[in-house]
Amino acid sequence: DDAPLPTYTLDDIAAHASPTSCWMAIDGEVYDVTEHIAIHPTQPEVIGEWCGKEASEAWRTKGYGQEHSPVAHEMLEEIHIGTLAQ
Ligand code: HEM
Repeated sequence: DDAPLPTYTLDDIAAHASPTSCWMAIDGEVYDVTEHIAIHPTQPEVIGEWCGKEASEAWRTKGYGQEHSPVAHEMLEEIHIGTLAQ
């Protein structure tokens, strides 16, 4: 739907810094990654350490300089919950 998504601050995101409620800011948008941790193809810590944080660079590089695939970008769109406050 076209309803505008809510705006969140970095403090709001920091309140979701655990694997049971994991939000991330990526490129000015906010994502609820909680459900994704269990299906992410790494040890949970690789993604879990970014819960509650600004994770643009981690997302862009996977931690070793390689971009996520187009499929991964589609998955990210599905968990888009808001926009980062300026
Ligand atoms: C922000 C922190 C993240 C880090 C550091 C990270 C890192 C990684 C690493 C190391 C791999 C395995 C190696 C590889 O395939 O190249 C991987 C694969 C993958 N990740 Fe992440 N990831 C993160 C977040 C996410 C999120 C939020 C999603 C989806 C919503 C996601 C989706 C995937 C998918 C689908 C793969 C399989 C390979 C691909 O499609 O690129 N990741 N990620």
